[in-house]
Amino acid sequence: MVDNYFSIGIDFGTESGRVLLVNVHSGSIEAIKVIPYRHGVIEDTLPINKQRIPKGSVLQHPGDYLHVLKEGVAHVLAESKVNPTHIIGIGVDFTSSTIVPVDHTLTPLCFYSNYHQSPHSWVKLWKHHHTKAETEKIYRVATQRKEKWMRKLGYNISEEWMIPKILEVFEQDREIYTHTAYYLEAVDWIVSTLASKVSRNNCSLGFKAFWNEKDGYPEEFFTAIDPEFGKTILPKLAGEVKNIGECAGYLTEEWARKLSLPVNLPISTGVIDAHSAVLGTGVYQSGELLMVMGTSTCHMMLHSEEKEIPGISGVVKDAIIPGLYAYEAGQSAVGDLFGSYIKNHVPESYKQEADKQGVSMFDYLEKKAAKLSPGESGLIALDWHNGNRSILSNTDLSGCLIGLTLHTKPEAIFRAYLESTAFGANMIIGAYRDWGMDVREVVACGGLPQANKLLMQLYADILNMPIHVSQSNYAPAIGAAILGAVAAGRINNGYDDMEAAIRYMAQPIEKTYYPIKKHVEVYQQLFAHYKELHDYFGMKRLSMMRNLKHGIDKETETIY
Ligand SMILES: Nc1ncnc2c1ncn2[C@@H]1O[C@H](COP(=O)(O)OP(=O)(O)O)[C@@H](O)[C@H]1O
Ligand SMILES: O=C(CO)[C@H](O)[C@H](O)COP(=O)(O)O
Repeated sequence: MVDNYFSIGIDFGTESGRVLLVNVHSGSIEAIKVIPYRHGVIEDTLPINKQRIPKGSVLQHPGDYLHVLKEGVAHVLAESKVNPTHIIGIGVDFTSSTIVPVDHTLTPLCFYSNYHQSPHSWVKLWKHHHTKAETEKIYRVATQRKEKWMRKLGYNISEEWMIPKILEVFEQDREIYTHTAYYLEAVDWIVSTLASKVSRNNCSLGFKAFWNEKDGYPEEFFTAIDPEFGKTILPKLAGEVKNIGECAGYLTEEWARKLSLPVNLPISTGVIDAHSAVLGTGVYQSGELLMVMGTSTCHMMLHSEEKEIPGISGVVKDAIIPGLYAYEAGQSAVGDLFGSYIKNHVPESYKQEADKQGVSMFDYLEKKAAKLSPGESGLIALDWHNGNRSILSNTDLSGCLIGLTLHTKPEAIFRAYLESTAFGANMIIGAYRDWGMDVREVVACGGLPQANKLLMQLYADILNMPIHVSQSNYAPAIGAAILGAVAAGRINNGYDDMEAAIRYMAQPIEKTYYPIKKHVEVYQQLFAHYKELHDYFGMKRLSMMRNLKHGIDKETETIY
């Protein structure tokens, strides 16, 4: 029977990995296993010897990913009792740019006792920010040389991307750099390991590694950065590049045994997590935008035309749906901003009351904030508590709250922060529209849309558009399972094209929030104020913001 075939989707997030077994005909999730990484996010000391790592370094243990693979697959097989021969493919998505330095056998350098004392032998997680100097150097040289590839990356270089992370190792630990045979996106490392051949995906390379289909890597630019870097980097970036939707390889005998899965099972090309969520929520047409809302928000957009929009994270052809351009923009603190407010600023009396009612502080504040009407508190905030990713692309910026009085209550501040992230999203959608892109539909997924109804109503009112919320919290893993079914192809009871796989397997819309007319009118006025503050602090008063964030240097600069 056609509905008795399954695909495995594996989503590697920031703190945990999720393995899903998905029915390829109905999209139903047969079994799920979420496994927190045993070593978590490493920010203080190395796991092997408690050696301190530099501030801003954010590392992970690659063994944790293998643990997710083995335990997760074993669990979903046992729970679902599915016959493994009815599993037709595997798909994998990952945070990005999360990079693994490996030797020629694809073994991470940190697995060797002669390398593991160096922080540079470990995985650098996407939010590793110890690359400021290298990023500035890359930006300076690239703008001086008017590098064409920058146009596709919003004229922007992020500390989170792959090349700044590799340059950091080149400049700070030449031994590790020299002994690294390949720098792989973590998703490519998993896929390459399972298939025992080096394979890379066009999505991560296009968005995070200065690569494009037409020109490949910018070899001359790498030499302009440093002649030795130019001479040595390309072999470390080698490997067959495959497009999203293609089969990257087949499960080796060794891994088939370890995972109790069939030998030669098709493995799809890897994909970035936010991009995979586009597939999992069923977004596949030009003009549709997906907000992946959690710790941060990624704003994914598909379009039939290529536009070089300044300040977004990038545009890459065929990086999600073949034939369409995939766009990404982002806000660095969304759930993180709400969480940090609750952690650091909510008074004890509120905590006691929430405990008494047996509700979380999020739910307690949401209920109180929902009783306020738009504009009532007189507050307005800038949502830059972790810098601004789009469209100002500036990590020196910090948050701002205006309109406080002696009577301001915590729920009013909470609501102002919720509103500020919706205003930030409106700036990004405005930038897409200014460049002639018709944003027709907005879909939301991730942990936040399910967790906070007020937030979603505010987005509908502030964007002045219906917001469709996806049913599942697991959109990236579903997207990965879709890719697994496409890698298998129809011949193996999967799909030959992405559109068909999405039609059968994507998660349905659970709920739509519609704009409330009288709220829209108030928020249009408040957004005009937000934009004024955005331009003032984000553009005119940059040196003041930098001073505030990094401390005032009395010798050279004053605030005013
Ligand atoms: N009810 C809520 N209202 C607002 N923010 C919330 C709520 N519940 C969780 N958060 C925030 O959402 C984030 C978690 O989102 P989630 O999508 O689950 O995680 P991730 O982005 O790591 O996948 C945290 O930063 C947390 O502070
Ligand atoms: O840069 C990104 C995608 O390009 C994401 O922000 C990164 O992968 C982490 O996402 P999450 O908020 O799910 O932890």
